[in-house]
Amino acid sequence: MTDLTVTNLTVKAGRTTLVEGAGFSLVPGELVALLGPNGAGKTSLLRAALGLEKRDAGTATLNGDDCARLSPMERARRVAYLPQQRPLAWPNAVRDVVALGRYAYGAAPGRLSQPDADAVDRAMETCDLAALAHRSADTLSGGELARVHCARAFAAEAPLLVADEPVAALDPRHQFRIMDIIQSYVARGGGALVVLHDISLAARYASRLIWMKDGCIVADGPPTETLTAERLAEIYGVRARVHGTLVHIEGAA
Ligand SMILES: Nc1ncnc2c1ncn2[C@@H]1O[C@H](COP(=O)(O)OP(=O)(O)OP(=O)(O)O)[C@@H](O)[C@H]1O
Repeated sequence: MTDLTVTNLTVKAGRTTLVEGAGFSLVPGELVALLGPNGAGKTSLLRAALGLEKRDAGTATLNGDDCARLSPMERARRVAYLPQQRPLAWPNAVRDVVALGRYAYGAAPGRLSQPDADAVDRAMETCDLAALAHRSADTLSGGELARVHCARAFAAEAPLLVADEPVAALDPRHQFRIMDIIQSYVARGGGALVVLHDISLAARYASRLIWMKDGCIVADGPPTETLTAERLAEIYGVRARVHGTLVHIEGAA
């Protein structure tokens, strides 16, 4: 079983500490939301955890292997990463864009092996893209493009998914749609770590919430244990009412 395990991770940029002493794990079968205000260090934590940026202390392993030492292809076979900064769109057919996700297996659009083609088809089906297969990706709406990005990540058929704000700028229906797709990936045995800014959405879908503030993880546990009005005040500086996993934010504290 693939696991991403991070211990005591510290990331600095010059003299500024972006992440300090962070630890968490991700295993298949769980959908974990990473929460925290803008600038809390979520992206820095994820990138260093995956070995995409240097760390200044701590360890980060995938299946026991140091993430920083994995080749890009080896890493891509173990974890699919959907970055926050995504290309706006490519002027290529949707299916070819999804096929980019087979990079982990050395594939390129236009020369897909049968297993590659099958994996692309499965990812397209999961993300409901069959009708758009031949459309140029730069003609899609934001919601459609978000599904293409997801399908590209899923095409690698990696056991873990790390997605940095996959529902940013989507309307509520499309947010649910993307989260449903991620949830079905988890139900099929994947493990997902997803950065979200919508606390209600996180509480609705995630089995665990990791809360971050000022570069530190301040709580990690199920919504029923970690989602409280006090925590929302501490982390986001807002007044809120919490009933189970329902959240009503009343305003700034
Ligand atoms: N290379 C860098 N040099 C200096 N500061 C940096 C660098 N990279 C990130 N930062 C700063 O570190 C802090 C954390 O950034 P990061 O992108 O990790 O936060 P985030 O929690 O993902 O934020 P958001 O929710 O807005 O995406 C921010 O204040 C950012 O400006």
